[in-house]
Amino acid sequence: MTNETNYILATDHLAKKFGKQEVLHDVSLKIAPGDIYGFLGVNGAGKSTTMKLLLGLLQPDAGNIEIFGQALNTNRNEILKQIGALIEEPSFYPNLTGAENLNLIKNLLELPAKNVDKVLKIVSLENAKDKLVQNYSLGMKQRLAIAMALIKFPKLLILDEPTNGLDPEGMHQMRELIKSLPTKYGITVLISSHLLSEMSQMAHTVGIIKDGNLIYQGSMDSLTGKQKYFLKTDNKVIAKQIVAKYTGTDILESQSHVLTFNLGDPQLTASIIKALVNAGVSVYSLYGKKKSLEDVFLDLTGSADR
Ligand SMILES: Nc1ncnc2c1ncn2[C@@H]1O[C@H](COP(=O)(O)OP(=O)(O)OP(=O)(O)O)[C@@H](O)[C@H]1O
Repeated sequence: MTNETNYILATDHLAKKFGKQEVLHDVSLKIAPGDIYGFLGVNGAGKSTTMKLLLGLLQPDAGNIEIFGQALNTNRNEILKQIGALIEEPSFYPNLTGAENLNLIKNLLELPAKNVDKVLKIVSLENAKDKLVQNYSLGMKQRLAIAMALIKFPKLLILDEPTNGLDPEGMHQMRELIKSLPTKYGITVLISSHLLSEMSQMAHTVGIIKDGNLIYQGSMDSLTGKQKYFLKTDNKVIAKQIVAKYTGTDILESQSHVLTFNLGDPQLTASIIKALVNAGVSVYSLYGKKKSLEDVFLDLTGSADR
């Protein structure tokens, strides 16, 4: 595999079976340095399995993995030294404080003492560092888990559903923390989630996995770029013909008197209204709404999976 564009992580047609069950069929991720890459899919789509392959915790049946420009199967130890990860439930010593838990890892990895205070600050736990972890809220525990993954200041951070189970405030704090990592510390982030709206507030690039296949990979902006429009008229048949002229086949549905369609260029709405009026059609309303990721997922997969 050649890594022509200097991706920090690139996989090439990864496949993985568990017994007879083919869990991953064809997953080629491309992650650029400094990105927040959102890995989206419903429960069971294959996100955790992919992440375990990236960390060498599982072996692929087919395909290659290249991280930091090196093949994972031949440079595993060297690569893993520069990756921080939170994949399964984090494990802490509940009867120790946050700082004590971090100190244990710092000693194990032979890191400088100052790293503990630095990561406590990044995850906003400086004021709770001397509290026993058993008294931490779920959000604080998740942030401590991120601090553990960050303590070696890795080049790449891999997080499997870190917002799972958090309340809105906890989610907000986690989101702000993750958003700060590439810009402030030069850390690239790969984060998985089944929450599409959550991801749209954080990720610059998105990979969407469904039944073990990557069905979309690209910028978040181009994924949500087209607006969804709703047009209400007194003549749906003519309206549909006119709208089709401007949208091609991008008419999503037509229910009672309302047509729903995608339009890339908002300026075209003026032309559509003019054409409708010229054809004697009464326009009751035409308005656009930026597509949510849920809409996008529906467009891509034809199902309302989230
Ligand atoms: N060790 C294993 N042995 C057998 N089957 C497994 C194993 N790990 C995962 N699977 C199966 O592989 C499929 C994909 O699981 P995976 O955990 O990768 O999905 P996911 O997208 O991360 O979903 P979730 O968010 O629920 O973890 C599921 O059908 C799961 O039951």
